[in-house]
Amino acid sequence: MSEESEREMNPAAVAPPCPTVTQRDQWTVESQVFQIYQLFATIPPNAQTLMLELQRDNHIEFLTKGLRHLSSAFSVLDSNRPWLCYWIFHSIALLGETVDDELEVNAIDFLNRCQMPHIATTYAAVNTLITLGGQKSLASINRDKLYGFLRRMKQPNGGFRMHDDGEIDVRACYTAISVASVLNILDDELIQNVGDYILSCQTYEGGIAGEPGSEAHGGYTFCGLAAMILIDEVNRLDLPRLVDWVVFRQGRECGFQGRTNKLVDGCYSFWQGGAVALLQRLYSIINKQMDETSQIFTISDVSEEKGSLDGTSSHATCHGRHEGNSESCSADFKNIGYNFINESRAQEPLFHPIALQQYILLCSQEQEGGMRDKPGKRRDHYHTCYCLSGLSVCQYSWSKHPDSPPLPKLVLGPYSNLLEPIHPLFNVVLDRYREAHEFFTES
Ligand SMILES: CC(C)=CCC/C(C)=C/CC/C(C)=C/COP(=O)(O)OP(=O)(O)O
Ligand SMILES: [Zn+2]
Repeated sequence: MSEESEREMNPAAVAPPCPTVTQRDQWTVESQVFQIYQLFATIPPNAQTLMLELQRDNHIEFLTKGLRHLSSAFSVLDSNRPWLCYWIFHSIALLGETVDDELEVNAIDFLNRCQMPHIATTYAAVNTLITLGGQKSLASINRDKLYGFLRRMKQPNGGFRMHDDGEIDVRACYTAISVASVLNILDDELIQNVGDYILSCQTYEGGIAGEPGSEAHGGYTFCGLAAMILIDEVNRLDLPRLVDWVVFRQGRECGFQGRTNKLVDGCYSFWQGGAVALLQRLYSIINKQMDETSQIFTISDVSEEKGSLDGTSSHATCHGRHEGNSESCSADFKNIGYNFINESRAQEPLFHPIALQQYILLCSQEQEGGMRDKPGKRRDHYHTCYCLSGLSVCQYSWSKHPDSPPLPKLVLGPYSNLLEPIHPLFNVVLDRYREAHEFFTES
């Protein structure tokens, strides 16, 4: 994702038609990355450990500087500020640090004055308030008003508009559903037809696009998959095809690209790495879909004509919540997010977490603090947030329980690199999520 589109994050634009990445662009990036890896391979082990060290103090300094700058202008209600708050506070929380009380109080006050005119901004504000945690922060969220806003943004085709007259896309679906789920206001009205809309965005490649007919992209794939899980309709997606698409987005550079034939970028460590972490907990559904597909292939040898007449296809059909009559669809959404992290998952990660940690630490990390898209690009808060989130996903990707500490060999570099675990559906630090879950279940 280029710097320009990151600035466009809110109001977030739909991925533009894929501009051509030339073979030369690809070689330039590959040679920069491989030079770093070659240098790394030739230096002594103690120097290697230093190179792989997460520069915690420098990251904190970069983040607090950004926060001070931001808080000096908290009176300005600019729509990107809640995003900056989220990227910075979430990064600080991932690093296991806190900020001083005054900054926290100012941030809570500021976020409450952002009157939720935009769903993605609302998501950033809510995730920040959850990250700050505590009674004052959580109680400051006006759930009734927010529910009314989400209902107003809801469209008959199942999607959500980002804001009045704004775009309808998969990001708006995810941010609406994520906020409603974590605040415990998700209901049948909000969910209605969301699954149909997201399903219509899964492309022939297997990934998910921003809108029907567009190109599959990592950012939207994470959003679509997470939203489908939260509304309990994930089994309607073609999951084997989705796995196939996403795992092949991790390339020779060891990091992920956002879409086919595009360049590696550190922020996809979370969008794609996070999607794989979600898929790792959907193992039994994926296996079931694969079994069904192989049965269809076997049967189709003898009943090809019948299949083409009655519309049977190998594409995943609905099961579970979406099957049967609508009464059985009145699911209890309250605990989907909570239960999800406790689901057993595939023993082995479906991507290469050590290789991804290598890309993040050696190619995205700036030694002076902050993270970037790729070597040669500038650090920024967006990449710092999503590179750290992706790093956390990698470190815990073998853990049986969501927050059981990983074995030292699974954390690349010194063990002090270990970050806090996140809840992969919401991208907030796990213990903050648990506090919010309890708070909004009881209140
Ligand atoms: C929760 C939330 C709001 C999620 C946002 C998800 C997300 C990152 C969407 C991508 C949007 C976009 C315009 C990508 C194209 O960038 P590009 O063409 O510059 O990048 P590329 O070359 O890597 O595709
Ligand atoms: Zn990026």
